[in-house]
Amino acid sequence: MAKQYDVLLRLLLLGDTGVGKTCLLCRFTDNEFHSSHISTIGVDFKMKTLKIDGIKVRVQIWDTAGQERYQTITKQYYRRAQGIILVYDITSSSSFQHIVKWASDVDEFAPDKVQRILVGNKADENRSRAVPKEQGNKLAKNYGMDFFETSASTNYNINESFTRLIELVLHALKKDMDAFQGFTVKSNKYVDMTSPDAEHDNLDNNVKSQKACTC
Ligand SMILES: Nc1nc2c(ncn2[C@@H]2O[C@H](COP(=O)(O)OP(=O)(O)OP(=O)(O)O)[C@@H](O)[C@H]2O)c(=O)[nH]1
Repeated sequence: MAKQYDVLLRLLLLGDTGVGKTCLLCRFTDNEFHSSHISTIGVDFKMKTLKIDGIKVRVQIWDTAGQERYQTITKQYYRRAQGIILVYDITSSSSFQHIVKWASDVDEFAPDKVQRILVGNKADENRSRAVPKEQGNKLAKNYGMDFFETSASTNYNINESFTRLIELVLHALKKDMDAFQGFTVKSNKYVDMTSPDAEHDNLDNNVKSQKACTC
């Protein structure tokens, strides 16, 4: 059967509990938002297919639990990520301060070439803002990351941030493939380097969340 996409990518959402990772994912994949907070247990994932620069991209996005007690499980997922969204909540200074810790975990457990962006979520809560936008910008700049303030609630900058990360991953992938003899870019399309079962491998063995898009 013909493949339904040209390339399969894996992205990961990281950040403190309650910053809105699940809501960002639900908004991006299903255009849904729920106001309740049901903590993710371990990890969960959602898929979305989109077209970028004429390339049909299937993205597998892993949503991780922010709670400390799941860190052993969630760290196992860093290794296979090609793109990571580090999320803090603009109304929570501590979630912003902890980005340093999340970024250092990424350095330790994710592949060297992983692409990262920084997201300050809950931008709709400007009245309760604890982290000025400039601070987010500055931190992102220090890490060499792109920065977005988003709101899963109002759908602000959701497509923009996810799409930017996907573009960065595609760009890095293309660079790798161009540099690596034997893998050529045919007809201006990206060759899928993942196995046919890549969407499904590992899933059975992994702890999956009991939370189904009920942010
Ligand atoms: N005002 C506002 N609230 C949001 C936004 N995004 C998420 N929330 C709320 O924040 C709470 C936590 O959202 P979740 O998406 O469950 O947080 P999480 O980061 O996945 O949390 P863990 O699974 O525990 O790691 C929920 O009550 C959401 O409704 C947003 O953009 N604006």
